[in-house]
Amino acid sequence: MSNLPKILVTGGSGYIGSHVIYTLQQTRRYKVISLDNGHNSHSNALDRVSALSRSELPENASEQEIETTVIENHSCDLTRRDEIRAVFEKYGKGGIWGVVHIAAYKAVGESVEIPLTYYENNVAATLYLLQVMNEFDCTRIVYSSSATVYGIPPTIPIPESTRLKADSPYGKTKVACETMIDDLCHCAPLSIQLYSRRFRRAVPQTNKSASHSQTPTSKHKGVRIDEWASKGKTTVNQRNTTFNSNTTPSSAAANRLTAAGPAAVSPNNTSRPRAQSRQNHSITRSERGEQQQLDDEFRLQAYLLEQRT
Ligand SMILES: O=c1ccn([C@@H]2O[C@H](COP(=O)(O)OP(=O)(O)O[C@H]3O[C@H](CO)[C@@H](O)[C@H](O)[C@H]3O)[C@@H](O)[C@H]2O)c(=O)[nH]1
Repeated sequence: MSNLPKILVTGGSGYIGSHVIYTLQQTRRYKVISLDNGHNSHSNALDRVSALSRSELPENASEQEIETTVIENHSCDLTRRDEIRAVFEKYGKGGIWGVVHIAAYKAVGESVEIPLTYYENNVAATLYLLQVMNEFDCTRIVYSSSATVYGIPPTIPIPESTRLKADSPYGKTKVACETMIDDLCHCAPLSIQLYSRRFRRAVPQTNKSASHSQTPTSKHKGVRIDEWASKGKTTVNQRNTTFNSNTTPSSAAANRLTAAGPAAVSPNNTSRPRAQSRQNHSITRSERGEQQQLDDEFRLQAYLLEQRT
């Protein structure tokens, strides 16, 4: 096994996850482990990300640099603590350097219909993940939250100081997870390192879906992504970043994604959420410029995490 620090990305085959992995690979300093149950994605997205990263290596790339382009992919149900534990056991205590937790159910409308499923999948799963991280001395986490934690915000762009007032079960699961992780930071102020990001997606009006019912209208040219970071009780970094509408995750997604395959879950099954059309989150060379700003964000996060080690 390589000596590279290992970063586990949950929801690695999904839209944000595949971009995070690509960005991590561009640093050529990490070994990426993806954990995804395929609910809303195809694992071949990871193959494409790997291939792209490999194609960008210099001719004289070292073995270690080549190794950074290889993704270890695990299929895992995050609502099963034993399944999460099995993945961590493979790498041993301290074997996973940090976690980027992205996997979640994310359809606002659907969360109103089956709230308990959302609480189980988003909140219980996050609890189990944190418990297993604790068992294996893994203390770094980047949490993918959502701007739905603000409900209907009084102003846009949304200042980070805006009160949290989620009005959907989905948004409330994100508030619950942020709260849980924040409490953990307070109880172990010197050891837990956290970044939480509240993503807000922009999609064209014609492309609205239940999961994006909180997206800004087209008159909002900029999309604010508020981020806060804390080490224990201390907020160590606070920034606001405005992405213009050409560089938002969803506008890049609109170009990138091709619907592939049937929904993973039968619509008749009301206890499990419907997969949004399962998508191929492949990244192509021509799209790299579009996501540069997003990449820089994640690079900065990885850098900040390292500085605080
Ligand atoms: O229990 C689950 C649920 C989902 N997934 C996977 O997680 C990924 C989620 O990706 P996608 O559905 O493309 O969603 P993103 O747009 O990447 O959504 C992310 O971005 C949201 C903010 O917009 C966050 O709130 C969510 O946590 C996060 O899933 C997919 O690959 C799913 O297969 C799992 O592995 N396990």
